[in-house]
Amino acid sequence: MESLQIHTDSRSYPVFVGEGVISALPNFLKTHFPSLTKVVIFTDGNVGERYLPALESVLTEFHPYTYIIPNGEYAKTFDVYQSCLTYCLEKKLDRKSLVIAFGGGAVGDLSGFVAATFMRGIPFVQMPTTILAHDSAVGGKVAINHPLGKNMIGAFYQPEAVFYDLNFLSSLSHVERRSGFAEVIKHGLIQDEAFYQWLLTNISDLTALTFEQLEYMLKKGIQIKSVIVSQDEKEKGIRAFLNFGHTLGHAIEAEAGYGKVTHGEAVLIGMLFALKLSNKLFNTSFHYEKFKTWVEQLGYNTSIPEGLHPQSLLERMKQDKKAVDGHIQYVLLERIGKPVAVPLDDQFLLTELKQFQQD
Ligand SMILES: NC(=O)c1ccc[n+]([C@@H]2O[C@H](COP(=O)([O-])OP(=O)(O)OC[C@H]3O[C@@H](n4cnc5c(N)ncnc54)[C@H](O)[C@@H]3O)[C@@H](O)[C@H]2O)c1
Ligand SMILES: O=C(O)C(=O)C[C@@H](O)[C@H](O)[C@H](O)COP(=O)(O)O
Ligand SMILES: [Zn+2]
Repeated sequence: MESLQIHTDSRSYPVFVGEGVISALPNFLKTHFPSLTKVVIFTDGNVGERYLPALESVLTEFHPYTYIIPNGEYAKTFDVYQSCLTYCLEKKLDRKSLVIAFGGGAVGDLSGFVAATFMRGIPFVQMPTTILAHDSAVGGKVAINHPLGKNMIGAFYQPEAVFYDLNFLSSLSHVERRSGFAEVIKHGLIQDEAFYQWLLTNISDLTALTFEQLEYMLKKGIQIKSVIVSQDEKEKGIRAFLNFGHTLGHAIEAEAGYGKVTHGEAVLIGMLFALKLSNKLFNTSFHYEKFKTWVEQLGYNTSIPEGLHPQSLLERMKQDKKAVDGHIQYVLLERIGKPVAVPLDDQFLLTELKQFQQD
């Protein structure tokens, strides 16, 4: 079966993308894990009720255990993390056992962190089920949230493989389609102008994506991400570009309360703000208004949610993982496909945030 290959310093692995790729999982496990002892599937209620029978039926010979975690962002907590570890201990998993993350990015981030830390690390496989997870399942960032900041407790821990079966994506709600598509836009903006223009021209209704469009954009996003991650697995430099839109996006998620605004929708607002700053600081030729009109047509909210205050958002942004000694590093675009990370002054950001809120 055809696959994309991800190469990082710590591991290289295949990403299988397409309809029905789930059927290749048993052979993969038998070939790569001949001494496999136990398999545990972590999934959430939304995914489990729809697709767990399909996954369990291809894995019957492995007699998998299944543990259901809360839906969405509510999974990325210390309590749920601990309960997963307890489950692994109760089921007597050992170092030759394997974790399967079956769901969206929240399931993947949590399960990957469980795998990274259980007995100091056991293998795991990503089985993404959202558009967004073309991003989260690749690259090895795994984490849970802390009340003081998004993804603050985590690791870089690569999966053994990614099985991205696009059959699972048909049940995604409109809001989840929007959330995922924001990261697709991000990949175009930071790395590939032609791809961005293709999106702008061809995508006007996220509920009417053809299978071909979906497959094309997800593979393209994964390829863009893999080029960056292969050069900078642990975010010493250029990987920060994948964080475009996230400094404000994460601040919005945390300030609103995790799970209240989806990750992608918060990042989309963050990208709008970053694009506005980019135009101001680099005098770029980026058509901001055209972009804003397009994303509004796609159904995105383009302003900071009501009740969130610039000063509180600024304090959150100062906690960003890219910040150095409390100084915010912002990912901006000199032009489409040419990102740059620049230190920005707190007062400047506060003024711009206030202005952005009034636009
Ligand atoms: N590790 C990374 O590199 C990375 C990259 C991007 C985002 N993330 C993280 O990913 C998370 C967001 O990802 P997400 O939106 O995929 O996560 P999610 O797991 O929260 O899924 C979103 C919602 O869709 C539901 N769902 C999932 N698959 C479905 C399906 N096929 N049909 C119907 N409903 C389905 C889920 O139950 C959930 O309610 C955030 O926590 C974000 O921080 C991580
Ligand atoms: O893979 C990366 O690197 C990214 O930044 C991808 C982001 O889309 C993703 O949301 C990531 O989890 C953010 O990372 P963080 O280090 O800012 O928590
Ligand atoms: Zn993201």
